[in-house]
Amino acid sequence: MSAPLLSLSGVTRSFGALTAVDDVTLDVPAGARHALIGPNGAGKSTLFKLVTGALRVSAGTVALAGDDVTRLSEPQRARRGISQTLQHSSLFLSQTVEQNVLLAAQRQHRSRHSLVPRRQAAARERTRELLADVGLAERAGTPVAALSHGERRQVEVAVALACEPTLLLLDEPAAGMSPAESARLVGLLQTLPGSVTVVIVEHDLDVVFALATSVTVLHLGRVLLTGDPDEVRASTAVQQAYLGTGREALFLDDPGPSRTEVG
Ligand SMILES: Nc1ncnc2c1ncn2[C@@H]1O[C@H](COP(=O)(O)OP(=O)(O)OP(=O)(O)O)[C@@H](O)[C@H]1O
Repeated sequence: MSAPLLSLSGVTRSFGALTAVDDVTLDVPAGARHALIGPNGAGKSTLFKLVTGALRVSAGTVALAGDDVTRLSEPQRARRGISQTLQHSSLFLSQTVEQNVLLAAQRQHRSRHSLVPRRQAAARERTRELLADVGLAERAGTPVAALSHGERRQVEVAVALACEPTLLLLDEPAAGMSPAESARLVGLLQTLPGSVTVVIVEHDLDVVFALATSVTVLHLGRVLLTGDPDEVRASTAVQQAYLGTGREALFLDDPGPSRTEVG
């Protein structure tokens, strides 16, 4: 079997006396749609930052496509193919949708080649493709400030994809979205090419179970369970971790005959 695209081994991060991420070992195969879930404070965002390089590990290793990237900075990891959308928007509000995506596409082309007109044309063409892919071709000339919340998240996905990632990390992409916007986002993420491996942190478990091919549940910084969505939904341990969070009901629904009891 080929090496996993993302491989975490014993990854740990402490803040003073608090161990926010505790000895996490996890392999994400190339092409997976992998979700990281867990109650508030479980360590999901911290783990995300340890993957992107925004935070340094206290212990353990992070490998991308078999290469140890633990000591690399966030920009160095980005150049290796890690791209992310953030919990809080990083878009330029006064710029149009097209300008935001074009900037990222130009950066991508500039990193490999000088900005000759041919390369600029390629960046524009890529921008057009991306806007069509995320369903925003009609909104290209609209300032981001005039978009709905859901549309802004679509732009963020386009910006992240403009970096031609091998690993796309989505931090709560459905946060603040209406059910219709979430459904549209799921549809968009389902159409991403298999060459992009996706890791998503998301509280909306409907989105998670619609999208994910595998799920890791974090609880108190540790991996409670990694499995396919049915295993996770059926796990008593996961149900207990979510008790009192208001989200238990999602685990109590009967997902169907393939349900297996674990945990
Ligand atoms: N920079 C920091 N300094 C100190 N403690 C931190 C820091 N960042 C996170 N923590 C703590 O680490 C723990 C895990 O936080 P984290 O944000 O990773 O959880 P989470 O699962 O993403 O939660 P949420 O779902 O609420 O976003 C929490 O107890 C949090 O208070």
